[in-house]
Amino acid sequence: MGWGAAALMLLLPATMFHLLLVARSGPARLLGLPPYLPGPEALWSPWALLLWLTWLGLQAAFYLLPARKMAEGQELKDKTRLRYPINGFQALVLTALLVGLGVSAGLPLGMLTEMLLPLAFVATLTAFIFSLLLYLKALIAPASALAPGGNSGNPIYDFFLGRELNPRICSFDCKYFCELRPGLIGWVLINLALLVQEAELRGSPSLAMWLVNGFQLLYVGDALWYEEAVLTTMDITHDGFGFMLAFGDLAWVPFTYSLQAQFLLYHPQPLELSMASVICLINAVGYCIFRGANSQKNTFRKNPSDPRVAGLETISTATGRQLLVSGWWGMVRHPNYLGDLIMALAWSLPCGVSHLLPYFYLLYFTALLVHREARDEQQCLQKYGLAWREYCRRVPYRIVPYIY
Ligand SMILES: NC(=O)C1=CN([C@@H]2O[C@H](COP(=O)(O)OP(=O)(O)OC[C@H]3O[C@@H](n4cnc5c(N)ncnc54)[C@H](OP(=O)(O)O)[C@@H]3O)[C@@H](O)[C@H]2O)C=CC1
Ligand SMILES: CC(C)=CCC[C@@H](C)[C@H]1CC=C2C3=C(CC[C@@]21C)[C@@]1(C)CC[C@H](O)C(C)(C)[C@@H]1CC3
Repeated sequence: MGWGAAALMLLLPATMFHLLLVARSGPARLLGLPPYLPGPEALWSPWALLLWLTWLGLQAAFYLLPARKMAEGQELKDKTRLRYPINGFQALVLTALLVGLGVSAGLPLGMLTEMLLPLAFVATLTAFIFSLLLYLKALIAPASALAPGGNSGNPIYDFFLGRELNPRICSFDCKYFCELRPGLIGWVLINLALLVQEAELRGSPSLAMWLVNGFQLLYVGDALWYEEAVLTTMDITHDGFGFMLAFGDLAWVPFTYSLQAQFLLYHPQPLELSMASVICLINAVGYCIFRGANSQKNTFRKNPSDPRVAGLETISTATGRQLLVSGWWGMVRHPNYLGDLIMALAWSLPCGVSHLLPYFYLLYFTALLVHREARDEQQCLQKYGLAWREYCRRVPYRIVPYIY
């Protein structure tokens, strides 16, 4: 158990650095060796540290600004509910305004692309230090504040999965903040810097770069617009906050999810308008399924008699909650994952089919969602018992109709 966690703690950062190095190399081989191993001078930069800490501070300040709404989380073990500010979209807009002001005042945004390696390094370092502090904090937390997993007694495993469910400093919720702000907004900022750098190098950004930037901005904008929905995901309601999520949120998301744009900067790809239109259509289909499914479930969970969902067929469960068996949730058991995967395909297609590297996200994401689906299935079976079995009988496919 501890060995597996230790191996992942080495493997995940190593994979991220591998991807960053390979994306800028000529052959860009996902499975090949990196072109060189970076020395300390390529990884460490005090400027990168300063920039990273400023970024975290700025996002934390935006988080603390008055919110348009305070939302309540799920009921906790001690029957209380935490309150969360809903101002993530506001943070995105304020960041965009600040960056826009900076660029018009001559800020060389494209230079950020030269700092990706040292930035990824300080983000990883921060994730390690942060997880260590979280682990220590959990030692004095009451038992009711601990997550169901991550408390095995094996320190490495617990450090990796995270012991405390909702670590907070006063009202500042560390996990909720990290899940949506610095990493997701950082991802679109890195994409934008890559677009600006491409324009500086080649006169204008390529169509492929526009598409990747547009699609991923839509995804991040959507996540922040529907921020409240993250409160019902298993990351918030079930998983502890440890190295896996801290590294995932702070380093993995911004530096590997921007891989397609990184690839395009160093490997420009021609893209015809007709092909671009097909790719936009694929993204639109994926987005409609993803958003339609997530909104349908959220509306239903909030108010089952809402006219938008009241006509849907349901199964009653012993808990008093119901399960949808028609609409999106009658097509497969995880229609939102299907939509997300279709979008992931649309993000890679602008990079052409000559390299496997830009498809890394699609491959990794498929593995993540298949594993996540199995975990969710297990939890739902525990929660709903026979009613869940009935749902599986009526909706036999998990993610892809007639295939899986
Ligand atoms: N880009 C990325 O890296 C990642 C993106 N995601 C995305 O995040 C989103 C949220 O995913 P996730 O939190 O995993 O899971 P879901 O949003 O799919 O939530 C699963 C929960 O939904 C409820 N549910 C399941 N079936 C039904 C039904 N038929 N009727 C009503 N409720 C049902 C159950 O909870 P209950 O009954 O308690 O309400 C179940 O535990 C997804 O769109 C996913 O694609 C996720 C991970 C990574
Ligand atoms: C390999 C590794 C380090 C894995 C850690 C997993 C995390 C990267 C992901 C776990 C769940 C996530 C979610 C999103 C981003 C990736 C992580 C943190 C998410 C914020 C992306 C945007 C979506 O709209 C979302 C808000 C539904 C989603 C929530 C889950």
